[in-house]
Amino acid sequence: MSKKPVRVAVTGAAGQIGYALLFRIASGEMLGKDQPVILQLLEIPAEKAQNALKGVIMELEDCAFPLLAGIEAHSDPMQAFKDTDYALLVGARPRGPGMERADLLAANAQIFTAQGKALNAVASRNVKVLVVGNPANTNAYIAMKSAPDLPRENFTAMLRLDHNRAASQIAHKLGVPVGDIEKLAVWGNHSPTMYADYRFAQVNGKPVKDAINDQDWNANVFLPTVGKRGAAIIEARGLSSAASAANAAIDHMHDWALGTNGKWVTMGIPSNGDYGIPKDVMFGFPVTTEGGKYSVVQGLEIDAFSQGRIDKTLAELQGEADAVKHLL
Ligand SMILES: NC(=O)c1ccc[n+]([C@@H]2O[C@H](COP(=O)([O-])OP(=O)(O)OC[C@H]3O[C@@H](n4cnc5c(N)ncnc54)[C@H](O)[C@@H]3O)[C@@H](O)[C@H]2O)c1
Ligand SMILES: O=C(O)C[C@H](O)C(=O)O
Repeated sequence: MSKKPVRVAVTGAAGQIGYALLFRIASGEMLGKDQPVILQLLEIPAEKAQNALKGVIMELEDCAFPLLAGIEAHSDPMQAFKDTDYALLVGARPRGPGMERADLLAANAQIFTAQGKALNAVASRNVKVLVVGNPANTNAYIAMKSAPDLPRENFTAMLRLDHNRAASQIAHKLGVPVGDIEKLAVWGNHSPTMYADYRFAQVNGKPVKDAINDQDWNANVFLPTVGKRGAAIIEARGLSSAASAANAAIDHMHDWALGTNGKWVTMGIPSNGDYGIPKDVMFGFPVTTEGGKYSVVQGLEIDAFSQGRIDKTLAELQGEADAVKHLL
């Protein structure tokens, strides 16, 4: 018997990430090739955005995806999030050249108070929320704090793009396929302070650290390359990453919903106090997932270099949380 459709809300649906994301959700790449979906798409009420959304919907229809059980277009989050099982909060202003993601806080924060409240009021009580819109960790924190009736662990931020970028850089350095890299972690904020950590990583069962054996490359090439990759893409494209961001969102939701089989992935999640990160800070942690739940990988040793990096990214997140205190 075929499965009951699940409801997937996507905000910013007519934007560039939306365009790279929706077709893959509708084809089953996110929730499985046997899982029908109803798309609940949200855009701002402006005529131009709503017209663009109509065009995207026409294209979705023209793909004749067998798993696409319905499409709705909305301009009000209270309708877009009604009974939704999954919510991908993408809609927000992207940064341009010369900006940091934190510069978007003032422009984007209020979107996430309003959307957190709407999720709180009308979404499924089991909704899984992924915040992509930048600054992603703090926006996810705002949405979580604005939704006191939903479990806090249902709110997550996207660090998966950083995780995938780090894996790719290591694979390149070692001249191996990226799929051979395992047990990578990215700690902290989706910003240049993030700490991509390959101390525990393995390549075909052997330690990556030994294979690279170059702390200078780690500190002066790898970490800046991964941390500033978003800016490098903006510089090259004139626009921020879209297809790779959509891909990371698919990976994040896929793994959260369907499990990682013991594989480590990175998710931005509200801290439970693990590794000394204060409760509720929306922090990138290495996790495994099973049965729709994630668990932080425990017992990793944090050396002095790593502690310094973790402290720095934590301080940045605490500063961002301070800057939005008045909204919560
Ligand atoms: N976390 C990550 O790894 C990551 C990666 C890439 C991009 N991003 C961020 O994702 C966001 C979207 O990027 P994009 O390139 O798709 O931008 P875009 O400008 O192409 O699209 C954003 C869309 O969101 C819509 N929108 C704005 N406010 C909205 C609201 N309140 N409700 C619903 N829709 C709304 C806009 O009308 C627009 O169509 C940006 O903030 C960007 O910085 C995050
Ligand atoms: O860098 C940006 O502003 C977009 C996104 O967060 C990215 O990392 O590519």
